Amino acid sequence: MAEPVLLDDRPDERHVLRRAAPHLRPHRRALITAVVVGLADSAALVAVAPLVGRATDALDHHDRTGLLVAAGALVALAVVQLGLARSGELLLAKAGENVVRSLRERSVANLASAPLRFLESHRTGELLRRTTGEVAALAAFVRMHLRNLVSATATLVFTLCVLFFYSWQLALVQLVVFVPPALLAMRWFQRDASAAFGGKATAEATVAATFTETLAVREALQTAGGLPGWMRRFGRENAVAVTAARRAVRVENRIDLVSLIEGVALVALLLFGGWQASRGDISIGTVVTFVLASRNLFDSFSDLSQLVGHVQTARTGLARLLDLLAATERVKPAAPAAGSAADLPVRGELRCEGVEYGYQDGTRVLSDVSLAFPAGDRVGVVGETGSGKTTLSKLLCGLYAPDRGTVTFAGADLRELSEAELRRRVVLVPQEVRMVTGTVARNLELVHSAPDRAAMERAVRELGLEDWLRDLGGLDAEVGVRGERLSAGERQIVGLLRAALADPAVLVLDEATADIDPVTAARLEHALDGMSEDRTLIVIAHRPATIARLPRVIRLEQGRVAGRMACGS
Ligand SMILES: Nc1ncnc2c1ncn2[C@@H]1O[C@H](COP(=O)(O)OP(=O)(O)OP(=O)(O)O)[C@@H](O)[C@H]1O
Repeated sequence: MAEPVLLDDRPDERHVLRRAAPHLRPHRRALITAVVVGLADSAALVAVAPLVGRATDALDHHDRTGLLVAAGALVALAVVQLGLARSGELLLAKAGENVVRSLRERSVANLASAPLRFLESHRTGELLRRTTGEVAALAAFVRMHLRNLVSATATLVFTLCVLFFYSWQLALVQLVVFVPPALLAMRWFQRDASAAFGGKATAEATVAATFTETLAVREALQTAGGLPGWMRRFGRENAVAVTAARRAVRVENRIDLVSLIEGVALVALLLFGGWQASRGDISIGTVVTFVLASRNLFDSFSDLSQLVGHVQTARTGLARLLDLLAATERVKPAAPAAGSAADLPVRGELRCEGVEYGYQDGTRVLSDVSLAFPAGDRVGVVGETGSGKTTLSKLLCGLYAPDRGTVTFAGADLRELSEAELRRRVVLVPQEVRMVTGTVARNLELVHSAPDRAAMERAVRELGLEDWLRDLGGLDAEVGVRGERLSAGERQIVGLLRAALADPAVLVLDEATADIDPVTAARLEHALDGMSEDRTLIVIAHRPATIARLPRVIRLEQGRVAGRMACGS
């Protein structure tokens, strides 16, 4: 069995920005402009403290001109800073939103084209959480915190430059009293942040996955009485999620210690600065500059410490999203060689040779299956439940790639055909036809040929389904949430219509096992006759009536071809 590529529960968070670089590159100009404007905004903010210091010294020395110049500069700075702050915020939000939008599009596109084996190896809720939850968390970070992150970092660096420029002794006192204890508090936070936030994200993903499955199997749970047991399981997972969330909050609270350290540092600054000023080593204005600049220092440090939690959440989300992108890139079918389908005939023989296949739990489902379906063949595949019929149908359509052996159409390996070429050759109508919420027409649009209404009406006529569609309410009839207003047989009729619109050389129909009323069954059979005039028809047959109508039948037993027989007309 080929090893399936799996998502990592706790993907590596190191160098996450470097790994995200290819996704940032297309937006680099906008990002750089936004960051430069953000830096100018911070520089303007930091310049306020020295200007107030200047004004204080001018006042102290009764220098009216100096006072007026400093006051004028302060007013000008306030106006410039207002403009910079607003445009910086807008530019950064716009650039960040564009990055998030392209990540969202990429992950959805990758998932949509991911092989079935990859999708089946993961719980739907987990994939949903990565493509919606993590992207939403990133978008929220960009909208609310990215600008603060840039401005707090820049303000911190610029303020340190100002402090050292004015008095390295005072700056040192400030740094020694404030920075080491504050860093220790931060370190304490960071030590457990990754595990706490990662644990929270994983627990939430599990709850989301189980919740999604609850909706999918609600009917079975209610009818079979499994609801209490299922709810107990959900309760356990929910409790784990709550514990993980509490732990994340406790870890986040550790950074509140920084406020206490700030107070101590300000007292130290006033005492030491006042002593130096009284000795005439520095001016009063310098002490004022320091007090104001220290506020900038503390504020930006506190902003950064508040942001650490959000940065960590965004980092975890980004790592999980990059893991999804990397995994889906790895399983992406290789692009077919140029011209590989150019010589491929429209009709041809579908053949599988020595095919083996197994799911990820290690069981071999198909062994050494070799079958040939010449163009125009009409054949049924029968076998007991679990004998591998559905698996074979997915292999014949290229939805699964065999672990060993080949499946070819007119001599071309299905793996080497593009999705569009493949769907023009082989189409599967599965046992359970998936539908989207909306109208019949909306559901028929889901084929590669992008059919218009005239094409849909033509297909309905060709399959003799006019009465059925009229009774339903026409192409604009609503089918309910994911098609729940239609019976399993009617959903298969929609599947057949889709297949007719795709116009494939080979149609593989996995007959619905759910009870189909005789009228719908007759409609399906009639429609099938309408479809299969000049194309190959392979039916995974469950109904005796269907088997009787087919000229030959292949029997599968425990994943092997156990017999071929001619029957029917
Ligand atoms: N997605 C999957 N993951 C793991 N095992 C699977 C998966 N799908 C099918 N199987 C297993 O593969 C085996 C063959 O299943 P398959 O659905 O192909 O049989 P089948 O002959 O079509 O059965 P039925 O007539 O009930 O539809 C079964 O043992 C089944 O449990």
